[in-house]
Amino acid sequence: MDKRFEIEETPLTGLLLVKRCPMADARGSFARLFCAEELSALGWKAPVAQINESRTRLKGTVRGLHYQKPPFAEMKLVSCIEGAILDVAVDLRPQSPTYGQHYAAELSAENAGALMIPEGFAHGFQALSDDVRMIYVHSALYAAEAEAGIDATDPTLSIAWPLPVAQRSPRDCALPRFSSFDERVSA
Ligand SMILES: Cc1cn([C@H]2C[C@H](O)[C@@H](COP(=O)(O)OP(=O)(O)O[C@H]3O[C@H](C)C(=O)[C@H](O)[C@H]3O)O2)c(=O)[nH]c1=O
Repeated sequence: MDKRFEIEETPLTGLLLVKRCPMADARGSFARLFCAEELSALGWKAPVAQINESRTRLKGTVRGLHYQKPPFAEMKLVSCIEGAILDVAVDLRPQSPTYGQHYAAELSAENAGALMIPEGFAHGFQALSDDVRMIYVHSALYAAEAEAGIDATDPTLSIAWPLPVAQRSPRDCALPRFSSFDERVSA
């Protein structure tokens, strides 16, 4: 099988940096956004439940940090297909030796980067350019009643957002701090 992705492990077990390997020709290029065969070998264990797109107009905007509580905890493959972001995943797995730690990576259309995020992580990003487009592959359906999150600007998390935070949703501004995170709600 021709590999369609370059995989890089991160310091947070199970969290993988996945770079698309576009196949170029005179017309342009073709890249796979998801591959059940290649990614199940790396830990993607569920059928694809939902694929979402988000567009972010303004550089500096922060979305997240979000996760879904069990039984709707989900894996996500988060890809940037337009513009550039700093993507962040926070380990909320109570038994994890890296509990409370985060990993950040610049993802962009240019570097064809994505993060494969296991269950038990909160996810968010900051737009580093205007007009960012993200594609999310989810292993669980959206469940509003299971939606939860942590304040992306919580100093306890020490996330070094590269730009001044230009815009957040009212919901994200009201998210609780990590100190009030209830371990019983993560996978
Ligand atoms: C996630 C989701 C949301 N929605 C509705 C709920 C809201 O009415 C609207 C926008 O949702 P939200 O403000 O949660 O969108 P983001 O702030 O971009 O959140 C997303 O981006 C962060 C960084 C993530 O990691 C999550 O995948 C996801 O929560 O779409 C749906 O209808 N289906 C869905 O699957």
